[in-house]
Amino acid sequence: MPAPTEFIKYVDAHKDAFIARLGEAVAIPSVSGDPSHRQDVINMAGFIKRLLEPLGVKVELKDIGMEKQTDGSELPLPPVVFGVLGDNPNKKTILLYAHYDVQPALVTDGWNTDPFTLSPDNEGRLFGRGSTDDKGPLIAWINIIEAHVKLGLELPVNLRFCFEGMEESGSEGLDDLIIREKNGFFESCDCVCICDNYWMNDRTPCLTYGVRGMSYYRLVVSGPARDLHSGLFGNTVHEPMTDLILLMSKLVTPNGEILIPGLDKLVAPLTDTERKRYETLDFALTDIEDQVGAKIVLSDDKARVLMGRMRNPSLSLHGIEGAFYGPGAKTVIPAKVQGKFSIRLVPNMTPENVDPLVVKYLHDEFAKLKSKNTLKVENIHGGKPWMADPDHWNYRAAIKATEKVYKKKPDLTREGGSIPVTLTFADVLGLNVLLLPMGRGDDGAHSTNEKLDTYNYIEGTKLLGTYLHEIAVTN
Ligand SMILES: C[C@H](N)C(=O)N[C@@H](Cc1c[nH]cn1)C(=O)O
Ligand SMILES: [Zn+2]
Ligand SMILES: [Zn+2]
Repeated sequence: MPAPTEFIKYVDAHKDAFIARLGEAVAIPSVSGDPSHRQDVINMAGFIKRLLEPLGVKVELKDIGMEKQTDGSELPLPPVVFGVLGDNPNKKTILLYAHYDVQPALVTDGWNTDPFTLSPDNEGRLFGRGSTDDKGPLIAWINIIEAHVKLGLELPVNLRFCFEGMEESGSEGLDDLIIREKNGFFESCDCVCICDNYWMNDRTPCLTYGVRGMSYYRLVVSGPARDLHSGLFGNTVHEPMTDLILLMSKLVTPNGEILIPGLDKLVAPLTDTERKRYETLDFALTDIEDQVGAKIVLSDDKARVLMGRMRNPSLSLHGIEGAFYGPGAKTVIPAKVQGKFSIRLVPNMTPENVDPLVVKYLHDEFAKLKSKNTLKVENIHGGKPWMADPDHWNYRAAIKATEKVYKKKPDLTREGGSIPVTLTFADVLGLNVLLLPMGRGDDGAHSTNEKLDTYNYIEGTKLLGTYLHEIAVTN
């Protein structure tokens, strides 16, 4: 069943209003990883509720408890927005997931515009934190409902919305809620659609049937009771930063090879058929170069590069808390430093089988330093990898919708990023999960100058709406 022409026309006619609505969403700095923005994250949930209720969606803000901070204090977790639209037993029920929190962003990181003011340029790019990850897609679902309500068009499916506010910080509290509501809110759901990842390039739409998991670590080295003067105490005491830098340098080579023994043995073996799949995807090394803005790809072998993103683990060093990083030349020996790194997990890795290997390796390496400082290794948050069977009516409907809107067959991809809840939806609810992305590979999610192209926002809105119509008639 094609999406009614009136719907497509409505989306085109309301482009400016839809952009303005995305602008209102971007203006709420809902940074889940920054305690000082927690109220903004909570306000974002209220904003969504106020948009959904006038459209006839029954909304409940589900309290999921408190988050413990490193200093022992507690912060309220942002509520999960549950929404119900339609209860017709003759229609399929589609569960739509998106997240309303965003990564941190400061102008001083290198943004050309204020990250929390949606700023269009003359090429139709909409710059702003969360524009592509994941406020654009979330607002698109609301635009779709609005179009149907205003046009008096009946939706061909029942909908359940599950919008969370902690995805960028490990989705704390969400798994427990899903387990509790398995036979309640989620009972009638037939499949899941998540719009929270990206095409591989700027040309070819894709459907995604896998995400990597993640284990995020904090490596704490401490020694002196306070910060020290390097002139007085350099070459006199064991320096935490020196120990930490050495340990962090032992995790991964500049070629991306992970140095922790045993991790490679956990990775599911590669078959010839699988390797061939990477060779046929519409992807060129220049796509990566364009996305990162430099010619720094690890290999000339296209399949090797794609597998590095989609089916092999990666280890990235993110930062050092407690280190001197400001302008000037402060001659300090920091007393306590925390190195942050994460490992993207692939089948058959899990935080449970990876953690002991990481912890043992780091303690063994630390022992070799014969330092009198102390080391603590902590897993801050984690999630398992996930893969779905794309031979399912959920994917067939999305393929048909993509061909109708973009006049192109979508690529079938695996996502390098992580969306922890995918596996929970699949395992706990026993549902097929589809990732149907809106944005492009060069959107700069998590980066400075994150953007969503107006074209992707508008055509993506048509795609998601068309998918709802196709799914109603696809077996
Ligand atoms: C792919 C998704 N849009 C995303 O960005 N996920 C994050 C999830 C995360 C986990 N810890 C911190 N963030 C990601 O892949 O980094
Ligand atoms: Zn996201
Ligand atoms: Zn993200």
